[in-house]
Amino acid sequence: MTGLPETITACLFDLDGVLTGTAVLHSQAWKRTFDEFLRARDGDGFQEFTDRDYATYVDGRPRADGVREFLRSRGIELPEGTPDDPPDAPTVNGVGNRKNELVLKIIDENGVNTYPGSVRYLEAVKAAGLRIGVVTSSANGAKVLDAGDLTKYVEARVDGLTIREQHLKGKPAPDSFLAGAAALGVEPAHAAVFEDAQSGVQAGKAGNFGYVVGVNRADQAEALKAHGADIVVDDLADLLEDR
Ligand SMILES: O=P(O)(O)OC[C@H]1O[C@@H](O)[C@H](O)[C@@H](O)[C@@H]1O
Repeated sequence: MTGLPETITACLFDLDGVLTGTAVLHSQAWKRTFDEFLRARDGDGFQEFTDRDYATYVDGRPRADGVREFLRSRGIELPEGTPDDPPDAPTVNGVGNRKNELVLKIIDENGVNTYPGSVRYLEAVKAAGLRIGVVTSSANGAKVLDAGDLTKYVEARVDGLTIREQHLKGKPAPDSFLAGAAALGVEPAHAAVFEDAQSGVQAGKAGNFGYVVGVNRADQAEALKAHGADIVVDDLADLLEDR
């Protein structure tokens, strides 16, 4: 019915790019932020932030981790700062908060769209009596769930704020998914992870979850498999028998 092994009793969904179309919005806001940062630093001949940079260093990771990992890949180190740094602070957190201003503006102006196949899948999972959790690195998780009218499905949420407060390691470490399974009271072996990011499927694999579903939104099916997905689908509805 849900296309999952019979041993699975809970589903842990990533949010941006799995349930909602907000992954695109994040990647565009990161590109604008990093390109402006690099132009200010290196002048007009700067080396642009690419889709590959996003997939490798930023996608799926908590905000500050994404900034740190990408800048490190370019040999740049900034002071860490703190999460409440202003957006113009020359720190890892400042750069991240600059990007967050853009994201919040776009969400406020345009709202959040959900994938119809994902909503159908949530309904099917609920009807099948499986537990539902959302595990996202985004500190905007609650806002995005509300804007997409998805909060009603979610029994447990681990988001970027939880990760910060509980000092969890971000994806690709398995900690946030393990916290999601614990919040639902299920063993990782009985939970399925749904992820569109390479770092996310890697986290599912590292946590020995019962099933890791890669969701291919950015033409990276092979990379999702290589990072630990048991199966890769283009849309969650592909898992339903009556699609
Ligand atoms: O900056 P936020 O909203 O806390 O989100 C952190 C990360 O959350 C993830 O869900 C996205 O895949 C990343 O692109 C994003 O950077």
